[in-house]
Formats: sequence, structure tokens, C-alpha cells
Amino acid sequence: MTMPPDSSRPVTVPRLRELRDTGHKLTMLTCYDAGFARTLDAAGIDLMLIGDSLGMVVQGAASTLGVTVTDIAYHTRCAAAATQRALIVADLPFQADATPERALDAACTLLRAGAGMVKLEGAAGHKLDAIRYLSERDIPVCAHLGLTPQSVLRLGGFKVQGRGDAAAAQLRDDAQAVAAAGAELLVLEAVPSPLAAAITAASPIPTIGIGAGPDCDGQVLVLHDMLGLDSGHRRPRFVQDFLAQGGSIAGAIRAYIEAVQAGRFPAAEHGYAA
Ligand SMILES: Nc1nc2c(c(=O)[nH]1)N[C@@H](CNc1ccc(C(=O)N[C@@H](CCC(=O)O)C(=O)O)cc1)CN2
Ligand SMILES: CC(C)(CO)C(=O)C(=O)O
Repeated sequence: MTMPPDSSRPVTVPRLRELRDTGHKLTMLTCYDAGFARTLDAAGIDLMLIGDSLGMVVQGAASTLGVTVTDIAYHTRCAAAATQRALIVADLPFQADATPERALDAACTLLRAGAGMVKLEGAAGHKLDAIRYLSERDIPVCAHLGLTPQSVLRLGGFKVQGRGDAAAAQLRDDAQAVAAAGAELLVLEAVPSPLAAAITAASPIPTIGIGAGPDCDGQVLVLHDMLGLDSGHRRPRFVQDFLAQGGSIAGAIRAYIEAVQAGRFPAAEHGYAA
């Protein structure tokens, strides 16, 4: 078994750094309901993300921008009802973090729904303020850098970020800034693998990659993607269908966890070149 020896102990925020320091790769998947939460938890997933990707894979929209705090709270409550061990991370949806006060209000709603941490995208000044405001008030924060899907209108699509010296340097600085502001965890999405490796090596907090190469401290995928469902848009190169090899939904989840922990996923072909 590749699960850590204390696999029944609930995953706490301080435990994330301990797990990283012992070389354990953190495993995360998105989750939106109780049925999948029970299966993910039983398989030993470390983190469940109630991601605003639910706007795309559950609600069928073309982006995550229409998702509300009420939506995330609903799915957080559904997933939390069937979760014993995994740490639940809930997304602050588009503009719920526009001011620190709004972010605190939304975060409290999500914590009441069962989350143990909230995630917010970006490192602009007001985002750093929100991270600081929440963490000073004992609300654990996961930052999210690189391709931040809530920036899709400004970016003009879901495009790889951090290419070129200036963009790479900015991303490195942002990673330091979110940790200094109090973030406890950092998701890196769609950035060149060597850049994610460098950011991870310099990061005081664990990194979780999606399209960020094999050298992050952990990995995340959207549940629907790793079960081979058609997401209605072009399949990103970081996606692998684990259902084929896993034989069942529970088997697919176990196959994903084992592949991440053994360093077999992601492979080179799932990453982006500099
Ligand atoms: N279902 C699904 N929906 C999602 C995400 C996911 O994870 N899966 N994650 C968020 C969107 N993120 C991406 C990231 C990358 C791509 C993508 O398609 N990238 C191109 C690269 C584009 C480029 O080269 O610049 C590729 O070929 O991999 C699409 C959505 C929100 N919605
Ligand atoms: C998994 C990830 C990082 C993809 O954008 C996410 O934030 C989500 O699902 O909402």
C-alpha cells in the first residue's frame, strides 16, 4: 500500500507541511457530492477541492465566472456530509474575494458548510490583502497561481502561463508573496514544468500542480476528467483517464492516488515546456 501509515488520521492544515517534509506526495481531486466524497475518502485522498470548475463540469457553462458562494456552499455541504479524513478546500468564486470583508463573509459561509480551507486565485494587491485578512483571522488559505481560470476574459482563453523570463520571474515573486501573506498551500495550474519545479523548491508552503509537471509537492485533477468524461471543451494535456486502468470508479481513484504517490503521474507528456 502506498497510503501513509496513519491513513485514518484526519488531514489537518499543519499536517500538510509535515507530509511534504517526509516526502509524501499530496493527492487532491475535485469533488462535488457525497457519493464521490465517500469513495475519495475511503481511497485515502488527502485533499478534496470543491472547485468552481463545477460551473463547467456540473452546470455546463463555458467558464467558472457564473459560480456563486451559494453554489460552492451547497456542494461543500454535500461532500462534507460523507468525508471523515480528507481536508476539504472550497473555492472562493469570482469576485467573492474582491475585498477582504467580502472574502471573510464568503469564507465563513464555506467553513460553516464544512470546508477546512478556502482557495482564491491570483496575487494582485487586493488578493494578497484578502489572503492576509483571512489567515490573520484563523481561516486557512490555499493560493492559486499560473492559469487562474477566473482571469479567462483578461487572458483570452485557458492558456499556459509563466512563459518567458519576465512572466516566470513574476510568477516566482507571486509565489513568495502569497506565502508571505499567510497562504498555507499553493495550486500551480498550467505553467512550464521547470518553472513549477523552481517555485516548489523555493516555496515555504506545499505546492499542488495541475499541468505543472512532476516536481510539485502534490497533484490535483478535476474528477470528471480523470474518469474520462467529455468536459465539452478540448481536453487539456495534463488529463489522464484513470478509469480504463482502474476498472471501476473506486479503482480509478486508487490508481490515481498510487500513480501520484509513486511519481508515475504526471509523466513528461502531461506537462508544458518552457
Ligand atoms: N474539465 C475541466 N474543467 C476545468 C478545468 C479542468 O482541469 N478540467 N480547470 C479550469 C480550466 N483550466 C484549463 C487549463 C488548461 C486548458 C487547456 O486546454 N490547455 C491547453 C494549452 C493551451 C496553451 O498551450 O496555451 C492544452 O492543450 O493543454 C483548459 C482549461 C476550469 N475548468
Ligand atoms: C482543479 C482546479 C485547480 C482547476 O482549475 C480548480 O481550481 C477547480 O477545479 O476549480
